[in-house]
Amino acid sequence: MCEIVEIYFLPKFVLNPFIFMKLLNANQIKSADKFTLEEQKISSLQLMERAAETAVEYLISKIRNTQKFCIFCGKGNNGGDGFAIARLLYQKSYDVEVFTDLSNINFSDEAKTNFQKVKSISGIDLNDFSEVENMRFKANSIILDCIFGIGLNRKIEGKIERLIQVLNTINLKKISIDIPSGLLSDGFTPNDFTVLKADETLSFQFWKKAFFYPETGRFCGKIQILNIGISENFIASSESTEYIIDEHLIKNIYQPREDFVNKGTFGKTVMIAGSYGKIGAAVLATKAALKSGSGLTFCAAPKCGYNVLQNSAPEAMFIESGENFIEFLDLPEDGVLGIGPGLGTEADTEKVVLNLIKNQKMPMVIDADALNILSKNKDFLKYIPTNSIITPHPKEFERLFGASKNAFERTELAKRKAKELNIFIVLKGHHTQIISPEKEVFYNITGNSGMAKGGSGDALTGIITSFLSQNYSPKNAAIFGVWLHGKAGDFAAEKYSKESILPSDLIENIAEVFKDLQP
Ligand SMILES: NC(=O)C1=CN([C@@H]2O[C@H](COP(=O)(O)OP(=O)(O)OC[C@H]3O[C@@H](n4cnc5c(N)ncnc54)[C@H](O)[C@@H]3O)[C@@H](O)[C@H]2O)[C@H](O)CC1
Ligand SMILES: [K+]
Repeated sequence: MCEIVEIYFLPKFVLNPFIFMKLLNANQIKSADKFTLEEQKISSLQLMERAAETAVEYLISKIRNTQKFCIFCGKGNNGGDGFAIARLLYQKSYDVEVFTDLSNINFSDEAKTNFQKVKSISGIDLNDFSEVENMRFKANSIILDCIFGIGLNRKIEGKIERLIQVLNTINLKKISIDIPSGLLSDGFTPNDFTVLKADETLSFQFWKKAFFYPETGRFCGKIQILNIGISENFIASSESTEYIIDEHLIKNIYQPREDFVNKGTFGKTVMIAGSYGKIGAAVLATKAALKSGSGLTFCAAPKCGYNVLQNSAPEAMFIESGENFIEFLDLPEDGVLGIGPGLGTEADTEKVVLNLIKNQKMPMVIDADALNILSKNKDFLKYIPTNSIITPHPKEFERLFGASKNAFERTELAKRKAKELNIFIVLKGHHTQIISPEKEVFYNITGNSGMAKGGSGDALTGIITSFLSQNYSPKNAAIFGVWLHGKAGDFAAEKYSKESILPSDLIENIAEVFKDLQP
């Protein structure tokens, strides 16, 4: 599964902090390139050189003990990047070997120019793609995949398909330039497509939609975005309803805690959670709410959870709501509600949940068993208060709204449902998406596979409810909550490893994220 670490900036290309990361499609990216050429009065060859220089600078700064770069170049501009990268690496004294389709040299103009330059350097070996079958690669060689970029528009077949199949069997580090060859950048790549399986992807300037979905993201490895100075004016004026949640966006959302405030200023968070055997879920949600700044925090839970909750979260107030599961609710006025973690689906709990959802007017957060109860009572979906936030994982989403053929279609369905029900859908996954009633999609890039453990979602519900009670708008509460949850998980994984982190470690590390956010 892909993992996104950081954006790499050459000092000369520092992105304007007020431009949020928009997700552009391949056509828009091509228009952005063209616009940049005119605005900056440079040729497309110069832009390609800039892209290649940025990639080389990154490679040299990060990669150690590499004996050789084996660079595979296609006929389009992705191949052109590859030829330019080969030349620049060679000039920096790296051992470089280039492979291309020598039997069919109909390169794009920029690729042709860079191919000629490589050809004129006697120190660079130039081979046909077919030679890869008999090659014995030196250990510590790196394969650079510059076969196809965002110009791919159909399945790769014949000689190049064979090449990619062979490369996929070679046990060397593979780095794809811009996007793994064979992957469509803007949507689902059919299962019969042959795609290069990269360990790392160095992508120019823009995230590509394919990076965020499980079926396609699994080919990308670790993703690095290389800023190559594409026109900010173009990006700012481009139409897109999809965004990447980056630190710029978060810094715009985050409201630092002001002086002269009291506990009432930060709202009342009420977690409705827990049943016999699942009191831990209530504890995690409540602690996460406390740790993310809630002024007054309540937990409505059955009596069997009283001791555990009071011991583990003494700052929160207990509201007894049944014996072993929730049977009734007597909630404080003006509380912002988060309902679902560990509730179970007992008949009495079901009645309480449905009745609450039907009568609640203020936006609330609905998760886990509360969603399962809704999926058994779909007529109640229409009663979810406007602007509420639901946080399903893919299975819960499917139970609520039906199956989709793939994750891309699931997002389209979620957009329709968010609009129809006038709610925010937090679709949980490796890259959690927040989908607004206006059909916007915000992709999260924090978090790691160590968080795929029971209890992680309970913490998220607590965080988002806490932000909602602190007067963040529902959209900002969902975006900030999802981002902070992932970031806290990243801090925790750094300390304890992905294997060992627990949702409670994540909650402990919320503090590190807030420390980091201070202006
Ligand atoms: N993003 C940037 O700012 C920059 C990107 N650069 C690089 O340019 C490529 C995109 O280049 P393009 O020539 O448009 O596309 P490709 O290299 O992917 O090649 C397309 C080429 O191949 C044909 N084709 C498409 N699919 C197939 C197929 N399955 N089999 C055979 N042939 C196929 C298609 O018709 C075209 O002829 C981008 O990814 C970056 O790497 C710039 O260098 C700098 C700025
Ligand atoms: K590529």
